Amino acid sequence: MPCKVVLAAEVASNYTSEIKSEVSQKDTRPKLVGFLANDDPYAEKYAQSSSKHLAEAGLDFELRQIPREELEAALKEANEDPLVSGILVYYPVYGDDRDQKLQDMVDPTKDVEGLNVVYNGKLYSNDRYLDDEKTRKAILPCTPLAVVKVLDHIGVYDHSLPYGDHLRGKTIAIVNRSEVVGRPLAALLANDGAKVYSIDINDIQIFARDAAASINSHTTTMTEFKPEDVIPECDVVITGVPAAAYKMPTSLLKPGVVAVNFASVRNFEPEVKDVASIYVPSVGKVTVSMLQRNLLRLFNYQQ
Ligand SMILES: NC(=O)C1=CN([C@@H]2O[C@H](COP(=O)(O)OP(=O)(O)OC[C@H]3O[C@@H](n4cnc5c(N)ncnc54)[C@H](O)[C@@H]3O)[C@@H](O)[C@H]2O)C=CC1
Ligand SMILES: Nc1nc(=O)c2c([nH]1)NC[C@@H]1CN(c3ccc(C(=O)N[C@@H](CCC(=O)O)C(=O)O)cc3)C=[N+]21
Repeated sequence: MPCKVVLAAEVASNYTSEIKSEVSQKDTRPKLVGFLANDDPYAEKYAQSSSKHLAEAGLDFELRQIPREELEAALKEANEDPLVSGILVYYPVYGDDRDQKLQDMVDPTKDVEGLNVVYNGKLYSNDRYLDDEKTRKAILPCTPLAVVKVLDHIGVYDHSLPYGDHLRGKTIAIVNRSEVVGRPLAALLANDGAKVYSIDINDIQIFARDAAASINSHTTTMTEFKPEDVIPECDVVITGVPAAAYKMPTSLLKPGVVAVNFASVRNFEPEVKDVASIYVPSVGKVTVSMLQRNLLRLFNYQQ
């Protein structure tokens, strides 16, 4: 069976007109401020891509490039500025637990990436709403959400199964466990019923819903597995390793696998197309769509 290459633009186009028409009905333009305090060229690319696509949708975007030592003060100011509807900090800034502190400094009402403790806590405990009446949805981080939308678009989610169980029976590997992408993504997919192997440079953990437990969210288990033990059984393999030298060995992949890469570099070898049924080489454009949706959602909550 030939491999189908699915481009992020195709998935993103599902959201473009919906976003544009919603924006066109607003009296004021929602404004996103992005804080770039690292020298990651890919973060800059993201900033440029966001700027272009937000403008096209009628949304305002301002990039503030500052030294990281000034970030805390700058975030306080933006939190209090009524003209700022949404705030985004490009990560990694320090690349250690100081980044978590920065995530929590963004006011939840302006946190377009849903990385502060309020939304993060809801994500991990599978609590999808902000209020008991379930009128306001919690904000999910843009890239994990983009990967979910990509998987849904290509048919990995089985909507004939009950809500919250759409990934039942699926085994998924995620090679990346960062706090902004890999770990929240593992939790989201496990909360939808998948068995997730969360692979990072140090170890492999299993994220899965525990059928016996009374809670409706997932549990996490440490293993001694190596990638070669688990990749061959995976229906979906998602990569996000920020190193050009890293390649997922094609020989480990199960024939017919769904391969999705969100890293700035290609983590799959070109031969992936000989084995995979579907290959998604990047998701960036869908991330930008989710950023726009989250900004609009926060703007609506603020009104
Ligand atoms: N397309 C998009 O929308 C987005 C893309 N990115 C890109 O994704 C990549 C990752 O970003 P972050 O998660 O923020 O980076 P990070 O540096 O915080 O995390 C990297 C992760 O990869 C793991 N890793 C590194 N080498 C590995 C190896 N040999 N085997 C297994 N795991 C390994 C690390 O343990 C860590 O969990 C970057 O290239 C970034 O630019 C990030 C966010 C959004
Ligand atoms: N807090 C935080 N959240 C992020 O989501 C985040 C981050 N920090 N740090 C940097 C990485 C990188 N990233 C990209 C997202 C989209 C494109 C993107 O739209 N790329 C397009 C266009 C590229 C182009 O045209 O040059 C594409 O892939 O086709 C790129 C890169 C998000 N990141």
